[in-house]
Amino acid sequence: MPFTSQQGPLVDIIGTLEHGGIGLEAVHLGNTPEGAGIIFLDPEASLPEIQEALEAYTLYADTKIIAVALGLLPTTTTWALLRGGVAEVFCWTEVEKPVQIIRSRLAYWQALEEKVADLQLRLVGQSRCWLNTLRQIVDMALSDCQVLVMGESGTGKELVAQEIHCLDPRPAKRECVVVDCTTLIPGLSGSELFGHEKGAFTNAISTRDGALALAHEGTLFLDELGELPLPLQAELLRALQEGTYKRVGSNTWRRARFRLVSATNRDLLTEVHRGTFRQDLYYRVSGWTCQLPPLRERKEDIVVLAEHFFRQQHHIRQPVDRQVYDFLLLRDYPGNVRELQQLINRIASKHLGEGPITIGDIPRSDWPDFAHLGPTLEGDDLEAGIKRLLYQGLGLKEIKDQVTEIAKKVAIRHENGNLKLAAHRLGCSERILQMHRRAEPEMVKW
Ligand SMILES: Nc1ncnc2c1ncn2[C@@H]1O[C@H](COP(=O)(O)OP(=O)(O)OP(=O)(O)O)[C@@H](O)[C@H]1O
Repeated sequence: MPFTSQQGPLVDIIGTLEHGGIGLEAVHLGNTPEGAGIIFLDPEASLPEIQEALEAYTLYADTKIIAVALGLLPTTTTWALLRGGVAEVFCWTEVEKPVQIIRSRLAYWQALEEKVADLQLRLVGQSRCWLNTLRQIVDMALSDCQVLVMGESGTGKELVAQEIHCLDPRPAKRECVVVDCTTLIPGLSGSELFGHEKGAFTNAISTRDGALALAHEGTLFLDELGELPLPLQAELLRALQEGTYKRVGSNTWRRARFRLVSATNRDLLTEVHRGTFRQDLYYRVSGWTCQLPPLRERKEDIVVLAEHFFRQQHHIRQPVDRQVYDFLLLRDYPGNVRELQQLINRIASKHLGEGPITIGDIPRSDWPDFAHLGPTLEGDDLEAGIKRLLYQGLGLKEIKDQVTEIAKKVAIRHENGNLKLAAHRLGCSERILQMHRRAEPEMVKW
């Protein structure tokens, strides 16, 4: 386990840790350490000093870090550490068994990472933001909290709900019952949720169990919870609070015990303020909330998701041309992973026979909008800018250099600083952009 020392000799503490079976290895910033990290903090160190050390470390390592203070830390510093990515902060002299604390955290994190690695086989993605989401999903699943999964359409909410159910450690847990709230009709007074007695309404030709009964000792997954009609929200709240419900047309109270997982692509708090979603129900269902990132915030995952879909769903193992990946990376996905999945389906069905997948396999309806390329390049802004450069006495080479630098800057900014994606977009090597980063020239103002 690597550590970074914030202050002089820590021989006693290091000796105690090693004696307690925790192997330590010094980290030189710039290396990529493995395992969890410990940062020893001198409480006298200034906050900027601590933050600088932390930033340098978290830049290289995607690992859990425990900050061990050698004296009491101000609360502001503790918060700053947590915001900076530290997973645990405590003061060595203030806790009874520091070695046990560290050992138990390490054991938990190791088990967590194993579960995350398994989850990644189905909830595909490798970006840092996705890995953090997976860690949160495992934490939530192992707790007994009600979970609210939020995210735009197609980000994987239903898939996540199913995985939470699979990871749930309840002994003898039963199945996961899915209810799509968009299909619930208030006129039937929640028969879908609560069941009904024979003759309770027209077409109720026999007694039927509802989703709550079917989910007993299992998981009830309410998809699109934001669409639940207000009258049914009141009835659901009652059932959640009391753990009892009545079938439609019955006077008998029945018990149902289940874990509730809900999903929505709406901002439920805004709906609460609008009066379209009950505040008490919101707090009841959101024991733990999990916000799934849209695909545009995890573009690094596009290639790995595409490979997954080619392989898993189409059994295509042929190589995929770089140009196809360029095309996939430059496109927008308002429908998120679902949209990418459907695009891969179209490409896979057009791909015939042997050989790599090429841009020729991309259906014409998915081609970029070439019609708009011309006017953009001849646009007024560009012309006006070049005129100004000419007026400043610049020649063709200088103008070309200036435009090139602006293109690099715009592409890097557009890709939120991700040089790899910016390089894809520009069709140049990442190295060229790294050089740009190092020696960002003074730009002529447009
Ligand atoms: N990380 C992922 N790895 C593999 N497949 C994924 C991933 N995320 C989503 N998918 C796939 O994308 C499709 C859409 O996922 P899902 O139905 O779970 O999204 P959703 O957020 O519930 O969408 P909606 O809000 O429209 O119901 C599914 O086919 C799912 O298998």
